[in-house]
Amino acid sequence: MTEKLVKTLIVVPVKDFALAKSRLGPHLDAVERAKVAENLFAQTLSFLQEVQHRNRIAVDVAVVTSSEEIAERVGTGFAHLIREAQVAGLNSALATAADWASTHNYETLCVLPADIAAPDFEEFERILSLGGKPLSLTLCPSHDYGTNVLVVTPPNAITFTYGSASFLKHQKQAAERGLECIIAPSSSFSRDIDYMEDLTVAQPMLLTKLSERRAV
Ligand SMILES: Nc1nc2c(ncn2[C@@H]2O[C@H](COP(=O)(O)OP(=O)(O)OP(=O)(O)O)[C@@H](O)[C@H]2O)c(=O)[nH]1
Ligand SMILES: C[C@H](OP(=O)(O)O)C(=O)O
Repeated sequence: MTEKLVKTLIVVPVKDFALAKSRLGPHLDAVERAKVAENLFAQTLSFLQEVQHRNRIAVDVAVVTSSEEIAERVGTGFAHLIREAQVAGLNSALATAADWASTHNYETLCVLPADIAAPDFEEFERILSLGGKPLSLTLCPSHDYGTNVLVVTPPNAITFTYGSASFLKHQKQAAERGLECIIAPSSSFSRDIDYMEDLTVAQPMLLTKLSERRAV
């Protein structure tokens, strides 16, 4: 059997659940915030496993984290584990992932945060298929000018600048570095879970689960 050539690595950055989702702080306690982060991570991994099973685009999956708990979970699953070189935030973790991808001969890196509210298969495959051209950056913006999907070829062609209005910063960088920049808006990838409103609008079931826990 000939092996399918895999040239794209999808990396999911994940922070320690106990430290995540601080912007939900005014409404949820620490245990609830960790539960939200854990549920979203599980949803993201199931989504990517299904992307692999659908087999329309050959991809490998990796998780970059500094958390031992998350590392243990990944260790028993289908994704590669990339350890953060140092605990220095999301951009540093992704720089480590890009180095790992280059070292392991991936031509393209796709960054998918673990907090997308409602990822859709067709939309994701469309975004991936737009990416992957030599020297290119494909960006799917969030509704508030964040970057919810990023596809870069080669993996180390940019310096990640996640944070406030990162979609605009990534776009600017593509222009400065002479990369072809493809903008791929997608309604299903436009919302990540940052604030309570995002949970209310996009993950009402999760909110119900949390209030059931409160009622016990
Ligand atoms: N590996 C790694 N992942 C991170 C780090 N910071 C954030 N992430 C992940 O990046 C994605 C987007 O996270 P953010 O929305 O910036 O942060 P968050 O912790 O989920 O939420 P806030 O605390 O409200 O900012 C999520 O999958 C996070 O788990 C980091 O320092 N290292
Ligand atoms: C990481 C950041 O996302 P936020 O969670 O702040 O929308 C971004 O998209 O650059």
